[in-house]
Amino acid sequence: MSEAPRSPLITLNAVEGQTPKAVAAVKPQLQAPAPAGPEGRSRLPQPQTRLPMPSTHLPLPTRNGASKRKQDFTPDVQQTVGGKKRKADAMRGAPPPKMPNIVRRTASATTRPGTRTAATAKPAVGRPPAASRAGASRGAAAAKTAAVSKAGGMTRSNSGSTIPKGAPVKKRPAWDLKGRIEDMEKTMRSMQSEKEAITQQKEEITQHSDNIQQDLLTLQRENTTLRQRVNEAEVTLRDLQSKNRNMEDDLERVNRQKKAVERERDDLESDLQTSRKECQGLKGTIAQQAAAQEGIKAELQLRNSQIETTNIALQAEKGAVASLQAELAEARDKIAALDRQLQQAETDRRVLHNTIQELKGNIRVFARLRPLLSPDGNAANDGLDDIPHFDWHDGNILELDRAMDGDPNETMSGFKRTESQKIEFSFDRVFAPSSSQGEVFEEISQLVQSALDGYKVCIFAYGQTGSGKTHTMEGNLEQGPEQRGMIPRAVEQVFRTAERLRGKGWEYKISASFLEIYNESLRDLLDSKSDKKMDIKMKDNRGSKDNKTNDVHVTNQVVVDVNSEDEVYPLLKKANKHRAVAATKCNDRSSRSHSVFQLRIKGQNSLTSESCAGMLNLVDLAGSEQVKKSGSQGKQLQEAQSINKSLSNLSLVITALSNKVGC
Ligand SMILES: Nc1ncnc2c1ncn2[C@@H]1O[C@H](COP(=O)(O)OP(=O)(O)OP(=O)(O)O)[C@@H](O)[C@H]1O
Repeated sequence: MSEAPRSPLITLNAVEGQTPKAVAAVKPQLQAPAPAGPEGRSRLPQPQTRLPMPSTHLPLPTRNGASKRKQDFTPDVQQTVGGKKRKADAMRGAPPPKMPNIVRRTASATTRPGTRTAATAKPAVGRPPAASRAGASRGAAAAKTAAVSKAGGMTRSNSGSTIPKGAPVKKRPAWDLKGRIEDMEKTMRSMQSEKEAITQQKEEITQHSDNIQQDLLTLQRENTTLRQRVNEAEVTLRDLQSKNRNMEDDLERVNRQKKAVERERDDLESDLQTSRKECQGLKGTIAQQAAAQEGIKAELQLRNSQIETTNIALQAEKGAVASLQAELAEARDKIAALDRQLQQAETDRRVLHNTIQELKGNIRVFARLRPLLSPDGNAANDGLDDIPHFDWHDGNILELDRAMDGDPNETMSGFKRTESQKIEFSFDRVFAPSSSQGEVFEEISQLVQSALDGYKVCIFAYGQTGSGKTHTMEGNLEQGPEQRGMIPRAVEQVFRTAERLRGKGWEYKISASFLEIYNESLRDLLDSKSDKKMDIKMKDNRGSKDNKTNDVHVTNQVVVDVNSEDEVYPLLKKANKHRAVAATKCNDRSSRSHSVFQLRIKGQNSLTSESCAGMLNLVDLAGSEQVKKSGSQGKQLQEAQSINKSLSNLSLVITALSNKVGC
């Protein structure tokens, strides 16, 4: 608790410590005759029944306030007790001022040690205490007594006689008994009168004591009232303190807000500075833009004039465009009619093409002569077509001369020698040793087209070992595009033709497979790791809308959908790799096995609602040989027997097909 609440407490203590005797101590001050005012009234404070009460509207309890209140009281105390000098004395705990004997004695007996002078003098503020009021007459009596004692001017001698003060003391001689008796009688009378005065004073004091008792009761009641007020004041003080704390909290919060606002203000000022700089930059930019705008305006006017000129020309062009659009619509109608004619022509072409192929023969045999090879295995460049005992002419006639070595009765073909030295063979086409892969494929390509038209086409390469079957079917991709064989060229043609026919409404789905037949057992060249058993079976296509004929079907065969020729080449490489691995295990196996590359081609025409399902088989047969001549034995004999058996059956099938048996 700060010093603030002391002020009312000091006032209370002053009242509490003010005993009747203490109150009496101020009485002589009150006894002084008050000078009459202008109106003739006494200046003395009028007696009041109530002591000064602390106002409930106290000033804020500050240290200064408490000090001020103390100062307010103190001068009065000093004035009351005995002047300015007494103020210092009272503060130092100096004894009270001299008063008439009776009064001083009473005050010293009743004032407690340490009781503050200011406290005892407090009631002098504003108005005299009740005790002072009540005892005014009594104080006068006490003063009167003292006055009597002084006024008498009598000094008691050691002998007990009373002699006038200041008078020369005349000692009576011992023998003057009468004089001494007279002195003693005078003394007796004086003492009697003094006794009466004392008795009277005692009565007055008794009366004064009663009055003081009453004043004390009054003061106690007032004290109780004051206590209540003090309590109320304390409650008020606590409320005020609480409010003060709240206000301090509010003040602190406001200060924080103020700091935040100041920071924000600083930020804003910083932003403002930045904005000003940007503004300066923008002003410069605007000035440049304005200059540029003027240039643009001038250019815009120029352009507008050009646009007007262009608009005029455009109107003229629009007229021309309208007539052109009419012509275009007419041309489109013509194109649509031509497209319809083209579609019909395509349909007719397919029919005619395949009619031609049938007329050419469903089974055609071409002969290709392999050039003589140099010792390093490459074809001899010089005299490419100069092969002894062979002759060819008219594009389809092949003549064999008699054998130079061996049985004179047997020709190179194994037939018995006739009278003539030459034997003629007729083929659908004979390719000279100098014929390129492209020339051979040119003949083949017509059959590839038939596969796209929905026919089943099968191209075999047949011949003895080393005659050039694999060279013809696969070629050598590493030696350049010219050396590509029938398989890559056929693949290329299939996809290019399919792409070309897309414009005529045809959509093709093409899939590829590659298998090998060795010793009459099947092996998938696209899945060499598979151990699944592969069998050749007939597939019943009676329920198919595209292909009503039965197909040869190989079980567990990998069939890969291909959308371009680039997707086919990796399959060919994969198959070659698998064949090469097998060749290391089985000596020169490639020439002892048949390989079958198959393309399944399904077409659908959304414009004509036509559909087709063709197939292109490109077969590289195993090399044929005469077992009797080659002298094969053991495994090679078994391989040769299997090859010859399959080739024999193949010849039976081809013969049957050529005779249209079962077709
Ligand atoms: N028309 C040709 N022009 C140049 N070289 C050829 C021609 N035909 C074949 N050859 C070469 O002859 C060799 C044998 O050809 P190829 O391997 O194709 O015979 P093959 O009939 O497949 O033999 P096999 O039956 O043993 O498989 C190869 O080196 C090949 O390059």
